[in-house]
Amino acid sequence: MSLNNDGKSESHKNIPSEADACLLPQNHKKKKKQSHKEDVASCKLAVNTFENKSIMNIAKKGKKRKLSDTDDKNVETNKENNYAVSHKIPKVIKEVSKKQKSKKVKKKADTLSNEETCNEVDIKRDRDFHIPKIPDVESTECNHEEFSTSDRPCNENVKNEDEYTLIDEVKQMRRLKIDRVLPDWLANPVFISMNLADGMEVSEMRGLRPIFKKILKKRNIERFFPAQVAVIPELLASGNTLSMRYRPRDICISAPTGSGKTLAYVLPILQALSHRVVPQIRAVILLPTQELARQVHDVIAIFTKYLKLRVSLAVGGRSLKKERSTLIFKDTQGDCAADILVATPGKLSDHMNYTNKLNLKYLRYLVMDEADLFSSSSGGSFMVQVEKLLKTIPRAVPDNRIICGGFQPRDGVSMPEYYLQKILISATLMHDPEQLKVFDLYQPKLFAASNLSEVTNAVQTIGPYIRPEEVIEEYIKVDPNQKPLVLYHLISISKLKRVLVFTKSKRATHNLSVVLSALFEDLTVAEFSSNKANRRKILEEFYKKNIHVLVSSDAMARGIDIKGIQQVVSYDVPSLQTYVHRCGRTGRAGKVGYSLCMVEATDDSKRDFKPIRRTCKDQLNQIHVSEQDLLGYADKYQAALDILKETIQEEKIKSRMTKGLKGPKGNKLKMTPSNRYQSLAAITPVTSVA
Ligand SMILES: Nc1ncnc2c1ncn2[C@@H]1O[C@H](COP(=O)(O)OP(=O)(O)OP(=O)(O)O)[C@@H](O)[C@H]1O
Repeated sequence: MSLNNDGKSESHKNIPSEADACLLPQNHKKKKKQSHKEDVASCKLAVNTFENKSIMNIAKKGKKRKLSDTDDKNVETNKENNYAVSHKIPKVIKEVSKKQKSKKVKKKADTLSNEETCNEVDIKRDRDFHIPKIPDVESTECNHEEFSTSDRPCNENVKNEDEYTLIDEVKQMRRLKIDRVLPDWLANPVFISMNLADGMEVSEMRGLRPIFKKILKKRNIERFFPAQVAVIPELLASGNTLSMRYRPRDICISAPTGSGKTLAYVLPILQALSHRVVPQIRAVILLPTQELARQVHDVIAIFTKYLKLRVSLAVGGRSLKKERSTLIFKDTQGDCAADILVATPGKLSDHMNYTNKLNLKYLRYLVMDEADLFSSSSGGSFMVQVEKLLKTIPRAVPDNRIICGGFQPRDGVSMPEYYLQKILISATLMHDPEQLKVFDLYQPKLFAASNLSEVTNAVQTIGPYIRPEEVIEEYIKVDPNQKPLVLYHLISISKLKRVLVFTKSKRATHNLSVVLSALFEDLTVAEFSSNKANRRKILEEFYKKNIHVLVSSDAMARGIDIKGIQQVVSYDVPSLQTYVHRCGRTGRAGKVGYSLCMVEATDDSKRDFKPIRRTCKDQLNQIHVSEQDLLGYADKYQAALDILKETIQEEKIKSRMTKGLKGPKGNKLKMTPSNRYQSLAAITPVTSVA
């Protein structure tokens, strides 16, 4: 479309004004007789020539007067504005076309006077038409609510349809690909090497107190891993007393499983807090599960033994009262007894609500390990809660007595009021700014692991989740009916004695552990039970190598650090994110490990496996087990399945007994000696845990 000098469309020159159309019944009648093609064309024009309210009002009032010069100008301007809008509204064009064809409207147009038609159609349009919202409309001057189809152009001279072919243009616009644009901090992370050998001698780490180096040496840690080499100096610098006058930047760490992320944040936090005089909770470390929180608590406790710091644990399964006693001194007026609180989100929430004297005024570090879980639906709402709460807590002005020693703020040196630093960590840290919004990060800095030789594009690098190179990944396609047997066969022939098997549910975990217990004669099989009290015991036995095959739901998929797990089995295909964490339970800290994913020959399983295959294709190999390999186990397998059947029946009886002694048909059972015996038998655990 060509534009004249005034920037106005030339093709509009011949279009009569809306008011003209309304005032000239002859024109309107002629137009009704036009062919369908012309009708559609004029409908397009109608959208282009939508008028403003002032014009409609003229029509409504029926004042048969010629438009003044000013009105002409208004019409022209509106034509332009509406033209710009019509580029973006194919739906409106279609609806208008439909309506124009509608007999109802035509009838009304016939019977009513021209003046009435304008009013009637206008009202009807207002009622019937839903004008879609258009986010990217360029013309802001145009009010969509003013759209009406009553302003159909009546000029027969307008025949050049090509100039108004708008729908195709809109379609083309939709097909345009939108390039992902990340905020600068996400697009340009500090890259960390994937190769754990690229680290640095512990003794060479500048700024780290000798006491930490000594403890590390005692624990046989001679070299720092690359993630630690990158993150420790950054956190040491922001924890430095001289940095206190600036609010520190928030830190995000995205590095593979088993790459030493825990020590990367624990060491600098402990060092920054180690000069304190008065205890106050200055670091809260959040973890998604009890076991993980205990594990991090134990790591911190190794160091606090040698420092004057105190660390408390707040997780499910412990009474609030007991935990309170570790947070607040009893015999004082609510003086804080801890410097660091390691907690699960639920328990922290409980303490925030019910432990009156819990004081987070001095909170300096908020660490969220496995941070991607905190941004998901439930975790996300928890973060919103935490953010709200943190904002309501009156912040204490940094006090060198409490925070650290050595630095005396001089007169005139302004201190930041809000000096909380957030640290987000995960092997599968999200890189979606929308998801990260919930954390309300302040000038964040991202540390992301990648294969440095292949870094070409930051978006590509931090997009797919990175897995340790030491994990050898395999998958196998299996018949669902033979899955336990295939697993038994593979573990038997490999002679592995430290295997962690993941299933998708508690029920599947239980059933599989029953079958594998029946199949293995020389290995001990156990399940990471849904009974939380039992879990600790089972984990300890697995640590001590008294359990050889541990079957678990995804409760153990994240963060759990058990040395020497030889193989991880994904008995059910998980999501890509969970797969990365499951694999990460083996091949930790540079050790070699195996991961096996069992893919059922069903559509669901194959579909779930697609993203894993796509992302891990260069590391993933297929293995096969032939039918003949399994023939020898037929009787054994049948016996194991029978045991499972019996076990399930026994458990049903047991649950009925405990629920109200009901028989198989729902009738109440009398507590006869045989019933009592059955219920007792059902209570006896089926799996043997050494
Ligand atoms: N510099 C080091 N040298 C040797 N071993 C180390 C070093 N740093 C950490 N480790 C050990 O590596 C193991 C894994 O560390 P850590 O649990 O911190 O990994 P992670 O990156 O947090 O893994 P995940 O993502 O699974 O939670 C631990 O047993 C830890 O003691």
